[in-house]
Amino acid sequence: MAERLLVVEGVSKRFGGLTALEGVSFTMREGERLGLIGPNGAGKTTLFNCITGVYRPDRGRIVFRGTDITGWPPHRITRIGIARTFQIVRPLAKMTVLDNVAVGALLHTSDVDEARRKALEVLELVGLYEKRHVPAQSLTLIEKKRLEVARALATEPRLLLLDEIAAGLRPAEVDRLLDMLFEVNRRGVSMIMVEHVMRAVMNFAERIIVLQYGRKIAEGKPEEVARDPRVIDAYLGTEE
Ligand SMILES: Nc1ncnc2c1ncn2[C@@H]1O[C@H](COP(=O)(O)OP(=O)(O)OP(=O)(O)O)[C@@H](O)[C@H]1O
Repeated sequence: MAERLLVVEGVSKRFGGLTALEGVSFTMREGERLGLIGPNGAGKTTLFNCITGVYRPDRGRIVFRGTDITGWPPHRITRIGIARTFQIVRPLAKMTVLDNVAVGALLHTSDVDEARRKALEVLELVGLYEKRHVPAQSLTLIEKKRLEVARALATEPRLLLLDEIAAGLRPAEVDRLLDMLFEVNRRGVSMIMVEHVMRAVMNFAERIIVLQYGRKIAEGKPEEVARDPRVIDAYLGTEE
């Protein structure tokens, strides 16, 4: 059996009287592409924030490659191999594309030239090598999304969390972005994709987890989840 990359066990998180996550459990194997979906407010971002150390779960455990990382601070979690992209892309606007990525690579080295070399490798992989010398603010939206992935990859993650990476892109752009992500995955990076663009997550993920009101209501292959009555109800029963 493939090694377990991530184990999320009974994770709960409350904000005052609001239960954002309630006993969420799932496991992920090394190399897997997992989708995380659910209506607005279902708890997807909160789960990402628990995994990346932004929030400490009130209950439950998060184990990454055999190490219990529950409650670790974000920088330590990045260092052990978990990176994320953000829904709102906010590169350092005036800095070049190359230096935006090199900042991430400085996690593992204090040598700026080495960080730049690593950044160039990553830029090649995400298809932004030609743009390496332009300021980040001059990139188009899809290029900024590629940059966001590059910045995360520069920290050399084993697990990459993608937060609504397809939002705002045209269908053809989504396809190109997915091609790039498949290539990153082939090179050994596992991924969890939080996504409202169903076509993207259904095409990308091997397995999908569905949250509603902080609870896991379904889990399975994309085609199974898509015809699950609980999932259909969850989406029809909420105003999007
Ligand atoms: N820092 C916070 N303080 C108070 N409530 C919060 C906080 N973060 C999230 N919540 C609440 O927790 C619930 C889950 O929110 P979360 O952002 O995780 O959902 P989501 O599934 O990511 O939604 P969306 O698809 O709209 O991004 C929501 O009701 C939200 O208002």
